[in-house]
Amino acid sequence: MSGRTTALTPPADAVKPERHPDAPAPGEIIGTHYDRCFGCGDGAPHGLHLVTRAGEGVRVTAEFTVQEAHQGAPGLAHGGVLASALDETLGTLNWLLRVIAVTGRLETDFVRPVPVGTVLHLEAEAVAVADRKIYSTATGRIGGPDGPVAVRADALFIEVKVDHFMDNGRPAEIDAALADPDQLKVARAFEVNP
Ligand SMILES: CCCCC/C=C\C/C=C\C/C=C\C/C=C/CCCC(=O)SCCNC(=O)CCNC(=O)[C@H](O)C(C)(C)COP(=O)(O)OP(=O)(O)OC[C@H]1O[C@@H](n2cnc3c(N)ncnc32)[C@H](O)[C@@H]1OP(=O)(O)O
Repeated sequence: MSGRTTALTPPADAVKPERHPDAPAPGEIIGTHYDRCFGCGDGAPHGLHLVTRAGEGVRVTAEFTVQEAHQGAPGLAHGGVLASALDETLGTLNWLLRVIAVTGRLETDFVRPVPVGTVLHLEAEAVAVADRKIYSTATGRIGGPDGPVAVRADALFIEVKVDHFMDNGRPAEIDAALADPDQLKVARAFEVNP
């Protein structure tokens, strides 16, 4: 059973999200937006190292292999780690819209336990946009991309200006991110609705 809160039901005036013309082509890997991101960064030793690909429309797929550092119960993935994997996958959708947004609400159903060593096959789609609010949904399957659903989530992302990060982040990390020689990554981290 899944009892979604009304906050995750798009309002009547919501519209279908539109893929940005410059969004990565379907099948293309969407690289990390920040090296030290727990979800996708190469520089986060215990992170998820999620690899995400653009899909058709406003959809992405991602894979994440559960490591020993991700346990909650012995040999099983921690629920918060699985929620992080869903959050990261959902967050990447906003790059296809070319909108900077943060998670406002994330509702997660844990349907099956996920053992260490499992590859979680994630799929996410942005389903509606209303002003600054982006409604999206995701599933995580085990045993293959068509395997049984182990986790699923609905989310509400809120569009923000780049100032959100400038005003709230620690200066040391912001300066280091801005100095990244990979200018595409810097653009992804700090660009506002090009
Ligand atoms: C160092 C460099 C790195 C920087 C990276 C920068 C960018 C990244 C670029 C690309 C990203 C690519 C991939 C991303 C992958 C990552 C995924 C992870 C994403 C996260 O993990 S991100 C961290 C967790 N996240 C937060 O850290 C948010 C904390 N929070 C706030 O900062 C504020 O809370 C905020 C901004 C959310 C809203 O504040 P606000 O003042 O701007 O707006 P306001 O409150 O007016 O809300 C406007 C309308 O949204 C509704 N609304 C708001 N919140 C709601 C809620 N919770 N539930 C239901 N409805 C909600 C209101 O009801 C109103 O609705 P209405 O318009 O209908 O009245």
